[in-house]
Amino acid sequence: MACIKNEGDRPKNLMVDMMHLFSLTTLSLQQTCYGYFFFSLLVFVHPLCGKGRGVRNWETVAPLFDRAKIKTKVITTERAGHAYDTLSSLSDIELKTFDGVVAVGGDGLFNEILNGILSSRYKASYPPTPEGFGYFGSNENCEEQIRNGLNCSRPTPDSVNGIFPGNSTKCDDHEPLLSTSQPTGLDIPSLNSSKEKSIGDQDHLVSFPNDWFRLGIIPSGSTDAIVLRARPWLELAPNLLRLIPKGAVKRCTGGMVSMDMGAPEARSRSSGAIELFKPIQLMAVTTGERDPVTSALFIILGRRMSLDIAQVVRWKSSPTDEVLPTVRYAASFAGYGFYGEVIRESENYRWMGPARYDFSGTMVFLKHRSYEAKVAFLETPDTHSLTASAEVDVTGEKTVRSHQKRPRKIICRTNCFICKEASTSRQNSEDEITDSSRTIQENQKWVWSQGRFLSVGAAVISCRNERAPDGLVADAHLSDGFLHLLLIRDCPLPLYLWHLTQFTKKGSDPLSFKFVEHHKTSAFTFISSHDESVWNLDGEIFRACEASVQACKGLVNLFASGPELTGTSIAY
Ligand SMILES: Nc1ncnc2c1ncn2[C@@H]1O[C@H](COP(=O)(O)OP(=O)(O)OP(=O)(O)O)[C@@H](O)[C@H]1O
Repeated sequence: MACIKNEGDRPKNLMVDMMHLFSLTTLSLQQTCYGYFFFSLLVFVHPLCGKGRGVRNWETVAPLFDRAKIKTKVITTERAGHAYDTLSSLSDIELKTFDGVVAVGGDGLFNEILNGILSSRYKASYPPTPEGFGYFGSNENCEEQIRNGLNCSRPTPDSVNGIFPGNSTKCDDHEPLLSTSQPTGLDIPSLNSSKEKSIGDQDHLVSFPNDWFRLGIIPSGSTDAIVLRARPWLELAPNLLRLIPKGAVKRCTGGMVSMDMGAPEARSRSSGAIELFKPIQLMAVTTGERDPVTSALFIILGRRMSLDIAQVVRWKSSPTDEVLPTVRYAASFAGYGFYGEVIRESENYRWMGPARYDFSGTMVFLKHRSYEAKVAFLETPDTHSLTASAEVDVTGEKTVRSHQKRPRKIICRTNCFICKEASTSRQNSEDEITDSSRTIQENQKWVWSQGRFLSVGAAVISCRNERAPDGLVADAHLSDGFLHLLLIRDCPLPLYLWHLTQFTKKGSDPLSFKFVEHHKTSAFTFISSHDESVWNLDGEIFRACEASVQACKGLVNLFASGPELTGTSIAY
């Protein structure tokens, strides 16, 4: 017990404290019974994250790992891209000496680790694309070539690495995952990667998904190091709302909002209540806590839960570029428009520190830019559109117009039966799943949506946190194999603000606005002719004007057990 210091950082939460107590007892037992058993972890510590919190947090939790006799190989990152380089260049034999990789940092470091591990090891096909999309034909060719033994459609290490400027034909200066040829800093004397090649044994290959390898986070990012980077300016929201003419916003029935220059409620509703969205800290969603000690205990206890990952394939960076498929993975969120602009803008103000997000967020919000784009998403009978209304028919394939009553929301939590069902179906049809991404099943169809969007976002998980208590999508599940596509159509700025502020209120329904489309889908394709199209993948910049995204069901395992939520798991 004495090894848990830093009491001040721990949440004042009885359940968590009890868990600590229980876990320490288990630790002692583990020591007594399995003193000679070694669990081995590769740990990356980001020394600069959260104003140095990474190092402090690791110093706090390291004694727990020692006490549990868990072997740790610790690498303190020296630059952006260090963790990615290390993991992508690690041989599978070397990777197999570890039971998992732990990030002591923010979402940025975790995303780097995720990409470093999956880049050359996940061998699935690219996401499916709709008929009429430029690369549809090439998919067909690839199917043909797969049958002939030429596996052209699958991302190869080269094509995957193409996303990283060091390996790409085109340098993308602002993308943070800089692959360099600098030494990785990993020294595992007992292993020799050249041996692996000569052995050539399939048993040594690490592929995903698998049952044993796990990723962990000891959350240490800056308080603002959250995926959407959209939060702090909304603290200014009360002031912004005051700019709106008195009574400009009137609430209509059904949660819809319309402009009415006579209603007095706008100001009274806004006062003090609008402190929006500091969405997504992965840990907050997967364990319910952002406490380093709690996270360390989840790791030590060997908790495991699987997590869907979004595979994002960029076909083109800008409309004039050549097609060069490049792949990235995101664990929580991929967003375009507002979301991408905020992090791009914030790069210009790095010298401000975390305050840059306040500043750039405000600037981007006030610019109120919208983007012409086309989005096609896969709709199945199980993933009917959850949108309140979407009026624009574009291609004639199908108009989204779903006024049906929104279904009950079933919230994901520990031992979630929806995720369990998905996991069982995955295990039953592992082979099928591998290639199902390319095969459009009979009951699936592509639905197009086109127009001017303020943002296009895909939430893999709920993205819940202390400021957005229900997250972006309250009923998103951690491993059900679906993405939640959010299309925010151009609308007057006050309405957009009103929509955003709904995220701060538990039990509100921010997705019920007329200008919001919400689709649960397994894959979508995005096309924009905008020259400087920027995505935000887990808080990292990714340039893409044409991209396809798919949910990879349960692709990785986390040291976590799902959110321990209080209250009902069904929301209405
Ligand atoms: N030693 C390092 N020096 C500089 N950058 C690093 C280093 N190690 C990792 N990085 C990069 O820093 C970025 C941010 O990391 P992370 O999200 O973990 O921390 P953070 O404090 O939350 O950062 P931010 O507030 O900038 O988001 C990541 O893209 C990561 O690749």
